[in-house]
Amino acid sequence: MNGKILETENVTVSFDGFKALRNLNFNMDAGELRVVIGPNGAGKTTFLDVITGKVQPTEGRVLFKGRNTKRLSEHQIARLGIGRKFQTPRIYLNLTPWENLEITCNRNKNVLATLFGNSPSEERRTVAGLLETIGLSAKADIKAGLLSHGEKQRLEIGMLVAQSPDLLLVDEPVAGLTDEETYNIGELLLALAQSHSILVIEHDMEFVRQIARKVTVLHEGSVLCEGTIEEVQNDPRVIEVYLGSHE
Ligand SMILES: Nc1ncnc2c1ncn2[C@@H]1O[C@H](COP(=O)(O)OP(=O)(O)OP(=O)(O)O)[C@@H](O)[C@H]1O
Repeated sequence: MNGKILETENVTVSFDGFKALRNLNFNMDAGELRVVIGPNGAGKTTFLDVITGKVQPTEGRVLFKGRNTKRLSEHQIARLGIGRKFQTPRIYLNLTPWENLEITCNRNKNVLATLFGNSPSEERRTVAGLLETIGLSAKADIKAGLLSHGEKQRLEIGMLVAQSPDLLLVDEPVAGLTDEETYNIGELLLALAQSHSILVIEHDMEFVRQIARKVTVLHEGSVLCEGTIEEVQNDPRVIEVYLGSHE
């Protein structure tokens, strides 16, 4: 591995001739927190789908940790270390946050146990630590269905982290959240970025300003430009295709 956790080389995805991604060249370093923005239909969701193997590139290739993921199933790619957070939380509403996290830790038990010799008390410490990270220690034992939308998002991010992925893909985590909840998610992602590689797709520019170091702008299935949030916001091409219509 050349220090790149993710690379796409000339990736094109055609749906019946329509190119949702066009010769997309993208890469990010291990340990990076990257934000991808772009107007509606730019190809952001397709980009995540092609990384996770849900969609196959029509042309080009995707490398995860230097390995070509072609011919691998979605499940196999997930097991290589890619975790995806969808827009709507996928948590067990009848279970408590504690139980939700415990189940996720258990699912990974074989891997973790081999590595760390996970004992029940260590597992409790892991769950307690995760609850603290996502700011839900005080709500550990109420049904997850009673959590606010923002708290559910945080719980799902915690469940993702419990799977110990090398790369976290996070799709529009603050859609529909209040300003305070949005800020909390931002702080959580910044904290997680200290020990994870994270790729965030986002529309909310206030949120992007809070978390972004390097931003990639997608437009019509290709990278339009990359840079700091200031560079991107001042780029006339970006103003024309994206920011002009949103701010
Ligand atoms: N399965 C499919 N079949 C045909 N066209 C598709 C399919 N999936 C996506 N597209 C088209 O590809 C383009 C890119 O879609 P995509 O969902 O990746 O964009 P996006 O940037 O995520 O948009 P949004 O911000 O609106 O979610 C769109 O024009 C969409 O209609």
